Amino acid sequence: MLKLFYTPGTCSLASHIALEEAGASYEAQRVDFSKAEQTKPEYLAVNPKGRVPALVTDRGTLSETPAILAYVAQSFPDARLAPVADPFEFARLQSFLSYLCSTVHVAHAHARRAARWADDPAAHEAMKAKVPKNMADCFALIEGTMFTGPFAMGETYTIADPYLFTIAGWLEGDGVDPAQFPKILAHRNRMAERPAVARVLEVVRA
Ligand SMILES: N[C@@H](CCC(=O)N[C@@H](CS)C(=O)NCC(=O)O)C(=O)O
Repeated sequence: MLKLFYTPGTCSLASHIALEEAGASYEAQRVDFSKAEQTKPEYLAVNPKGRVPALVTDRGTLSETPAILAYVAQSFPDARLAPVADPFEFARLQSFLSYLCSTVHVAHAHARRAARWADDPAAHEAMKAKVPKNMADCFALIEGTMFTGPFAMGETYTIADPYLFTIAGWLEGDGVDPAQFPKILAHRNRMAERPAVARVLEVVRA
């Protein structure tokens, strides 16, 4: 059975929701950051990066959200979570996932884990100060050009939706008023109404 390692409040929420939307049979195992479990040998044996999410499959462990999302979509084709048969549309979806992972998530991450991003406290403070503007810039681009709605990729629900929902959930904590982005805010509210999302949130908030 698939096993997802997750931590509440993190990007692992996207993979968790995708598994639930896919109707996958999986086990969810919490990694407690407050006990630094992600740095313990037991977890590093699962994911040497010391990060969540990690998805254990019968062929090995996957990390990196876009890869896990694509794996879920391709493993459960009946759930229709990605246009896997259309090279252009699938590439367009991967482009959206890559932007969220490589740019938006990284803009958010600069607010955290000082030692990883900057050598001294002053440099880290300077990075943190830029987080609201960097996040707002990313979401302005998504709202203005990338997001056509009602779903992230247009008319059809895909694996980009739980990922966008997850990252848009960080806006307030990153000092950004989501009301600036009405399309993203409406998407976030719609996603929160999905039964799969409610089931996952009940687990991660327990
Ligand atoms: N590019 C990775 C990022 C993974 C990542 O940064 N995960 C964070 C939570 S959102 C984490 O595990 N942080 C723990 C740490 O940095 O110690 C992905 O998309 O999965």
